[in-house]
Amino acid sequence: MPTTDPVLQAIDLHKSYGHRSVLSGVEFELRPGELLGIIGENGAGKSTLLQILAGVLRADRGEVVHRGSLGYCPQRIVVNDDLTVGQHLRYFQSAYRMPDLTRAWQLLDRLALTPYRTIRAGALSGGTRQKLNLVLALMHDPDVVLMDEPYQGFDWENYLAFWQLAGQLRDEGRSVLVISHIAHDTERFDRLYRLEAGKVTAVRSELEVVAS
Ligand SMILES: Nc1ncnc2c1ncn2[C@@H]1O[C@H](COP(=O)(O)OP(=O)(O)OP(=O)(O)O)[C@@H](O)[C@H]1O
Repeated sequence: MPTTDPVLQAIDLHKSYGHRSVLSGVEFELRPGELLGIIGENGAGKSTLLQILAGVLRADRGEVVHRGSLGYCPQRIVVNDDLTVGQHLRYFQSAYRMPDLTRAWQLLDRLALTPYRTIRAGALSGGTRQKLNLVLALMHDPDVVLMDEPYQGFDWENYLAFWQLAGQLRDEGRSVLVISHIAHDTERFDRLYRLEAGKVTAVRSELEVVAS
């Protein structure tokens, strides 16, 4: 029987940079097979929160509990300018210990990246680099996907392709968390939280977001 236990839980997370408190008791859960959004103003602490959830930054206090594999698409693109798109895939194939690149090639195709296979990352446009960033986060088919403003720099067609992909991941049972400062994406999520004044609160309806 499928479990409804959360795949990821943030428990009383606190984080300060020097005297600046950014997170002060963040609590929420990500459930199996849901597309969850966390929105917040610039500087609200969204990237800080996601880095803590992904395990690349340590919280001052609190705990993150998760099960299954994680995929993390950071806001700051992590590609190496000297490697081609194809070389990135092979490098990450080895890091993820994947037997083949079938899924990675499919993702590349899905995001119209296939023609860039042999191009060095340093020669790609910002939006195209971001697409590569996304493929690298998703190519090992993680159970839990954490994405930080994943469509920045995308044109409209790719923006729609992103949401189609996110919806498909959810429909296949993956749990997807997207953080964004854009409130007009809100209807695309199953549930929505707002990060404000160091805490996360549930947004009950679209109207509440639009009205604020
Ligand atoms: N390494 C750091 N050292 C000091 N201050 C930091 C550091 N990283 C982030 N901050 C500060 O913490 C606050 C939250 O930053 P964060 O990047 O988490 O916000 P955000 O909600 O992701 O913002 P944006 O929407 O602009 O990406 C900001 O005031 C930022 O300047």
